[in-house]
Amino acid sequence: MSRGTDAASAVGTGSGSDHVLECRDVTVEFHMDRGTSKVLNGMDIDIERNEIIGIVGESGSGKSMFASALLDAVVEPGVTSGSISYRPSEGDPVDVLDLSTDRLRQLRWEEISMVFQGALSSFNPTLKLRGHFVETLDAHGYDVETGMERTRELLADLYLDPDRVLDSYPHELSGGMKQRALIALSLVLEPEVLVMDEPTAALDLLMQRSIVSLLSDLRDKYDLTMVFITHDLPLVTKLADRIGVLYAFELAEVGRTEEILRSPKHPYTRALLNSTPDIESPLEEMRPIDGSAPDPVDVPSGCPYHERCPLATDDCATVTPEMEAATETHDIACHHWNRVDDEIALTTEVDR
Ligand SMILES: Nc1ncnc2c1ncn2[C@@H]1O[C@H](COP(=O)(O)OP(=O)(O)OP(=O)(O)O)[C@@H](O)[C@H]1O
Ligand code: NI
Repeated sequence: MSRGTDAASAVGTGSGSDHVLECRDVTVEFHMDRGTSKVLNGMDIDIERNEIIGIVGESGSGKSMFASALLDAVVEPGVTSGSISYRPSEGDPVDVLDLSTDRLRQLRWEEISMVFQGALSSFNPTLKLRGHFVETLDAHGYDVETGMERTRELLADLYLDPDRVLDSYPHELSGGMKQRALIALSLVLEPEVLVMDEPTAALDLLMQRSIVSLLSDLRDKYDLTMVFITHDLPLVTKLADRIGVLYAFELAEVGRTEEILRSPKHPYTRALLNSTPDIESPLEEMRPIDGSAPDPVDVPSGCPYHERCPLATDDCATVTPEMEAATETHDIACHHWNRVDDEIALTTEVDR
């Protein structure tokens, strides 16, 4: 069941109305021998121009599917449906899921750019970094000389030595340097939106923190909108203006980062926060969530979280919860969100 198109239901949105992306009922399905696998189910979310939105969830919750859907780049034979309206700062809105092959090729990189999960290994090992930038500029018909000037500036913004990096082969750079070079590469065609899927997963804690603060500077300098996808809730709270929580291929809750941290209203978000291995908090305080993430071929009926939820009632097993607004900027898909404060203690404090 999808909660997508009901006009009365709330849509995950910030307080503003300048949306660079409007996702409605975005769904991804794979038709497989053992049944239809719905790996993203009716995502309704608006992304504000110039915001940094974090999308978090357990492994297998649909984060990468959402990221790929934003560029209509879900792998074959996945089928993406719904609509994703991209509203550039200049020009007419387009539906990303409805573009010709040529227009889509232009949109990717030039308007919505993506750092794919595990992309560190996607560098061509026989090509120096300079070659990667030149090829990208060339393939999109950009002036290479101007583009390489921008490249140098971007590399410097990311605290890299442009000459040294451009003259290196990928294997000559550390993981942190490669990841920053990849971010520079994804920005070289001046996109409006940068989608990053687990961009820091392979890096040590110090490098993760430093990339996160660089991203924040880049957003300000280049007027970017960023979608930051991660399983690392404490990390994304350092960066994001808003956070969306995915559970079982659906949006469970979305709100301003402060709202999600200080006053999470979905029982799952609360469990996630309470289980967060924050380096600042003592080990006894971590509470892993009981049960396991649903199989996309066999998602529980009603609220997909009901089997693991301490607040579940009979309704939860049969009636899919619509998104409800707790505040103008905070939406929750739960029948019992207003019981959460009284019944599930928040034990974790995540520093910002
Ligand atoms: N090519 C595919 N065909 C069918 N199902 C797939 C395919 N790729 C992924 N899936 C399934 O889609 C669901 C969502 O996967 P997705 O990669 O979006 O999760 P994720 O939240 O990004 O997880 P992770 O944190 O591990 O990256 C999972 O159940 C996964 O097994
Ligand atoms: Ni993923």
